[in-house]
Amino acid sequence: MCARRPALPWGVPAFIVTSCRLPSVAGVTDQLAVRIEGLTKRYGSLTAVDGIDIAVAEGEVYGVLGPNGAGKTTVLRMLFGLIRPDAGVLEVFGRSWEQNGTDTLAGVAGFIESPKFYPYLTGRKNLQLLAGLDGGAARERIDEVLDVVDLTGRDRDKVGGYSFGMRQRLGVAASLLRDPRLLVLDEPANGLDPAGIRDMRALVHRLADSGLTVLLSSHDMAEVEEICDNVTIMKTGSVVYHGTISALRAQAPPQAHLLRTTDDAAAARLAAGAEGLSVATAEGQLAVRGTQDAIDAYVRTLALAGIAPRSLTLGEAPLEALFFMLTEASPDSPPHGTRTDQEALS
Ligand SMILES: Nc1ncnc2c1ncn2[C@@H]1O[C@H](COP(=O)(O)OP(=O)(O)OP(=O)(O)O)[C@@H](O)[C@H]1O
Repeated sequence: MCARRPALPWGVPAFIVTSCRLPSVAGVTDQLAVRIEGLTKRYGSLTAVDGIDIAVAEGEVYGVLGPNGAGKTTVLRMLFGLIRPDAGVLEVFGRSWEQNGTDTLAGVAGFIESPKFYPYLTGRKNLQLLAGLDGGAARERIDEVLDVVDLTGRDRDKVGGYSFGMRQRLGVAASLLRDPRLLVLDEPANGLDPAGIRDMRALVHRLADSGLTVLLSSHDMAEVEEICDNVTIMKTGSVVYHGTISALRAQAPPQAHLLRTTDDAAAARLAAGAEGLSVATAEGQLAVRGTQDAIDAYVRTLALAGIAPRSLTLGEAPLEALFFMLTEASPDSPPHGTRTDQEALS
């Protein structure tokens, strides 16, 4: 029987959750890896998670995206059984905490926030300790998981000398010891430098290619765009978008060029009526959107009118701009929990 390991003082086992392969049962593979419906968690008067739905299919990489405080970690904590929902359905491979207790997490591994290891032991020794706690075949998988996370050459170095990114990857290795079907990662690239981010994204790609289902949280649209198939975007506990990345991309506004001139007010007036062009004032500069031909023509018009461009730079990537539109607080926003995908995107 699979059981969640008791929390130990040094941290890791509180985060890494047991996994043992369920015997294959006809129909199991048709099930969702994760089914969440109407999931709600309140802390006093604060609704941290407000009746959200998420469906993660087996084999996909699913992102839960949102700014700080959106409720992402709270969702993952409920999945791991670290906190109880106030309402809603939460099933993992068709099992629930109410019906199945700790067996709910059979086949699931991952960590919340950052994994912790004995810094004065090598990466390999830390994995050996964890494998020893697990028993079974975990010990035989150490070389394989070190290879998957690209730590083979550093496995005999002390973890205290590892970069933050290497410790994150060792956390993934520790999760993989249990040969999971679902890997759950809470902001795995958070705090990593650009090389660490690149390595972590490449690792998630490799894991997905091997058929593992991955559910990860992130506050980085670019990360989710690069590695996820589907995404749920959360804002203050509610879902403001869920669907495929490609559908989201189709809704994104065209990328803006940010323009400063010697006379922005006159430049904005000159744009009025120009075909294929929209110009809006944004944070002390002009956000110019349109086809390349329209923008070229506009810049020529400015010059003929005696207005000199002082700078012309590319604005946020389209999906990033859409993410901010969906998740940034606005005084006119309806109370959270009342905004639908369509309303949010229209
Ligand atoms: N134990 C708790 N007691 C009270 N409020 C909490 C508790 N845990 C979380 N919250 C609140 O619930 C909301 C959602 O928090 P959560 O940590 O899930 O957000 P998040 O999207 O993971 O953000 P971050 O990226 O900053 O971790 C926040 O307003 C947070 O302050």
